[in-house]
Amino acid sequence: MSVSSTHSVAPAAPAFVPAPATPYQGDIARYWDHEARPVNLRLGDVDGLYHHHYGIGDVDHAALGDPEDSEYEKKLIAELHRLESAQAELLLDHLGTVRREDTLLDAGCGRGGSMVMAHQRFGCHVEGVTLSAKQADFANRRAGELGIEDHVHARVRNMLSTHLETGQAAASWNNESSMYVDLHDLFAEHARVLAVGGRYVTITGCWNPRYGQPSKRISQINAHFECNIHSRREYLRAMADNRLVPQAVIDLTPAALPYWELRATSSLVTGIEEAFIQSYKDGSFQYVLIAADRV
Ligand SMILES: C[S@@+](CC[C@H](N)C(=O)[O-])C[C@H]1O[C@@H](n2cnc3c(N)ncnc32)[C@H](O)[C@@H]1O
Ligand SMILES: CC(C)=CCC/C(C)=C/COP(=O)(O)OP(=O)(O)O
Ligand SMILES: [Mg+2]
Repeated sequence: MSVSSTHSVAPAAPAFVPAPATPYQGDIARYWDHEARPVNLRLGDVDGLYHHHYGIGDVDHAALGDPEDSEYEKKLIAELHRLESAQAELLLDHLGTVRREDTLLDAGCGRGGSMVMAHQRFGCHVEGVTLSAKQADFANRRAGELGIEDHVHARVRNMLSTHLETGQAAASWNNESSMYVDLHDLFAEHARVLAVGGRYVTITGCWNPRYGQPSKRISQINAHFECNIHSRREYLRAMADNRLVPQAVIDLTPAALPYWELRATSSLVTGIEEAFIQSYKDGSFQYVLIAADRV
């Protein structure tokens, strides 16, 4: 499906755009305002859930069928999208009990795919923040098209200083968005907005302290996305300093590889595939889920 021309509702008013807190945040806002990679838009078009994160799980080769088949590329796109949605489902699995009346925070919400999934699963309110006005408009337009704009809303806000009231969120998350900020500042804000007993979840790529220091491929990924990948140790330390107590730490690296290996064979490659595949294989980079209790 396409979101461009089939609106059944009037487009939402453009989001209010506050000045970026730092020049770097201005760079990141511009980056995402201009992002339109087919690997993201064509996958999102499969069912209207637009993600900016990667996939987990085994490839369903039976569903893909014969690479010589004229429908193969379409099936490959659907399969990559299925794996990306499986990643978001796993994140939601770790949010704990969420009631319809609860409010959740998606910190760095992108085009809003995870927010829609959270609302569809729990019936709750979801507030998203992104630096990009284009992304916030996109997410709000999608929510309008789905008729869930009273429950799912994105704003142009800094995730280090959100509009949520202290203790307002029953749960909050970062889905591949924590590599753009200082982790102590980030977890201080999550600890502020989360109710005591609330749950925080992140899925992220991090460098592995067992490797020593960030590898060359991690530097490539940082340069590619203008981000700053943290170490696994930094995550755990910054959580401990901010009343976030890990309840689960899951190494998703083996589950992430099939997605990358399939993507590397597609026409939608962006050039970063080998850096992910090789750094996952050499042990310098890990894909992890961390779920923590706000105590
Ligand atoms: C890789 S995308 C992930 C999007 C989304 N979580 C998903 O899974 O589809 C990174 C997101 O982080 C957001 N971001 C980065 N730094 C931010 C900040 N300081 N405040 C708010 N959003 C931020 C970007 O605007 C972008 O939406
Ligand atoms: C795990 C790490 C280090 C993630 C960095 C953040 C990031 C850019 C995620 C994917 O976004 P995307 O879906 O827009 O990227 P792509 O175009 O490569 O699919
Ligand atoms: Mg993508």
